[in-house]
Amino acid sequence: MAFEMFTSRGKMGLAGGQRPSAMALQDSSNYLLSWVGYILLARTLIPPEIQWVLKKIWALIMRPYTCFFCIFHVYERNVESGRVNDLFKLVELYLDISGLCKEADQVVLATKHKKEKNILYKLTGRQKVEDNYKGVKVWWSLSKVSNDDDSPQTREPIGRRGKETKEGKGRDKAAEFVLKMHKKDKQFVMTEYLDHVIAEANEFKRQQKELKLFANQHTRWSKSYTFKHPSTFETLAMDPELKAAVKADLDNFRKSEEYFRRVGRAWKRGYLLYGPPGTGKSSMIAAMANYLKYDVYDLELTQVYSNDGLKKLFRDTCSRSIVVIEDIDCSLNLAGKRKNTPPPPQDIRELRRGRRSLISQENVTLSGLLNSVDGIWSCTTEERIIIFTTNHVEKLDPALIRPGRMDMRIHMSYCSFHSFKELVRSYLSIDWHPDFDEIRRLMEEEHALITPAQVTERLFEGVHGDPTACMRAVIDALRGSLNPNPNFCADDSGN
Ligand SMILES: Nc1ncnc2c1ncn2[C@@H]1O[C@H](COP(=O)(O)OP(=O)(O)OP(=O)(O)O)[C@@H](O)[C@H]1O
Ligand SMILES: [Mg+2]
Repeated sequence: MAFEMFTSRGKMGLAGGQRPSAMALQDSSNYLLSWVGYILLARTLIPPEIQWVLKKIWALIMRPYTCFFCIFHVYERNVESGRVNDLFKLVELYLDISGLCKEADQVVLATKHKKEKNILYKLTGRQKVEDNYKGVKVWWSLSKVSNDDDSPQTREPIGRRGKETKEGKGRDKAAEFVLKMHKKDKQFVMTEYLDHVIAEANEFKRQQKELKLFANQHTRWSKSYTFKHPSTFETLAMDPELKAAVKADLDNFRKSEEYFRRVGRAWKRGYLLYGPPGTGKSSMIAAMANYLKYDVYDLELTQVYSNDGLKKLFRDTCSRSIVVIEDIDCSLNLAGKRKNTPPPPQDIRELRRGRRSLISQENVTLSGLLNSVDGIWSCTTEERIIIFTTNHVEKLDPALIRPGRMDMRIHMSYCSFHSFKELVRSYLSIDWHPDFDEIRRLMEEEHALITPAQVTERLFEGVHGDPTACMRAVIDALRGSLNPNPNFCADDSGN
């Protein structure tokens, strides 16, 4: 359901004014109304041909004033195909998010759709808004294009006649944004300003996007689930330099469409996350998805029974997505054979029915996986990230993780004292505790090991309780890791 409203500062001033000033306003509004009446009367009485001539004369009179300016028209619909012009929508969004519409002092049309979080403020035809980018001034206004003659002179402001109700529908004629600038700024507007408008609007759209999570059932992606993992780079405790490097790499990747095209590479990037259990590999994937606003495809390789099936799954992913294969060492026999081969019951039934069966083909092999990741089939989707995770990087075939396939290898490791302090700050909201010295000594001098998951588990118990008890629990775990007891397992994340 969409709703809309008109705001008018003039009207609000009238309602709230004291009696004498209300009288004065009454007089001026009467004066205004009579002028509106004259104009309406003239429009009905004067034949359209004469109106057209008068408009031309007016344009001629104004010409000396307009020759210093340049005007661009951004049509709502593509002139040839009649399709909605994306640029029009982006400009509409930009004028809202940049706050220009809200600053306008007269009438602003505001709409909100069910799926949108915020109210969208739009221009109506009665006003012009000024934007200033890098010291260059431009002016935006909205007009509608006459059906008979779409020359700029015959455009009329939206709202003078037709209703301005639901988006687009209330407009009896196609609309256009008119962008006015000084002639000297034309090049700047074409090369920089419009790029800025598009980038700002696209970035806003990206931030608003609701992420989706897909999982595969054999060779099909399930229906999507809303992906609302709270992990972000801010909540992730890790070496600050590594974190900054990963973020910079992601930023670079996102902005490098042109670069990938120029050097002739598919626009994709591979990350290998490795390290002991509970060091934040899955949390890092969620943080990446939240940062880039990419959908996540969680690919369970043990569910796929052929290289063709794998290829299909890769083909069926969308652009701007992350394909994740967790615990890659457990999913594939790196000699080229799968570890678990029992086919699903429906595949056996298919075989019995004599149809082309999945198990009649070869199983997923290392080369099949490599082909799907970066063979020619991998180019069916653009702007894609592939992430492998493993606890045992040493077990992986070098071909799988060679540069170009896995472009960045990220070692998620045990908690450093720095990461520990970050976790304490975020869980307990404290920056210091008397037990910090002992914890630092154990970590840095004794080389005691603890995973971030083990730390967070202990801190979580103390969120509403005693921080000292949490610190003691962490110290116990650290001392435990130094324990020569052969049954002790430092990798036990406890999650
Ligand atoms: N670096 C970290 N920063 C913040 N929290 C972390 C970090 N690592 C782990 N955690 C916490 O521990 C929990 C488990 O971590 P996660 O699942 O990301 O580990 P993992 O490395 O993927 O483990 P596994 O190898 O077992 O899959 C997370 O939900 C999070 O609360
Ligand atoms: Mg994990």
